[in-house]
Amino acid sequence: MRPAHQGAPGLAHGGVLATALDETLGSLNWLLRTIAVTGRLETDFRRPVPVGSVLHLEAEVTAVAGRKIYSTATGRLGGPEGPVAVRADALFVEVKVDHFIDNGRPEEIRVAMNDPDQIRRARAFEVNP
Ligand SMILES: CCCCCCCC/C=C\CCCCCCCC(=O)SCCNC(=O)CCNC(=O)[C@H](O)C(C)(C)COP(=O)(O)OP(=O)(O)OC[C@H]1O[C@@H](n2cnc3c(N)ncnc32)[C@H](O)[C@@H]1OP(=O)(O)O
Repeated sequence: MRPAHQGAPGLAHGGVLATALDETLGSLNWLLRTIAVTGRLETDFRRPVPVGSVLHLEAEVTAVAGRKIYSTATGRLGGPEGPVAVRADALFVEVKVDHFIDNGRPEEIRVAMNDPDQIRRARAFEVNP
């Protein structure tokens, strides 16, 4: 946790912690080779997280039902054996690439389409789902 992540003096902001949990959970969808967006994110803040501390994040998929992916994440202070500071339960919903094309701003969509890495990633889903 860096000074830029501060909310209350010397402590990480809850929204930043929720973002870290969301990002960790979201990366599970890459492993599933599924394009999905966060539908629901329920966060428990169990201990304050000091600026300057290391938050060790871990996440796992707990169930998949049709387009719905249920997952859970835990953030521990200091390392993998540290006390639990934050945790979250999430529901991600699988979407088509069109979700971003239809809803995103045209400028950023154009930039993404001109980024060879982005196209390779999107095509990988289409070719090898
Ligand atoms: C060449 C191409 C170049 C283009 C580049 C693109 C490449 C992209 C590649 C990779 C991108 C990776 C992306 C990372 C994303 C990062 C993570 C975020 O920040 S996500 C942002 C925050 N989240 C949102 O903005 C979601 C906003 N919400 C929605 O869009 C919709 O509500 C959505 C898609 C979540 C669901 O809408 P529906 O119309 O598709 O489907 P319905 O029928 O409503 O829901 C499906 C099932 O899920 C349940 N559900 C949905 N939301 C729920 C909720 N909040 N709680 C409980 N259940 C929920 C429903 O009850 C339904 O369940 P039942 O099938 O009936 O059993």
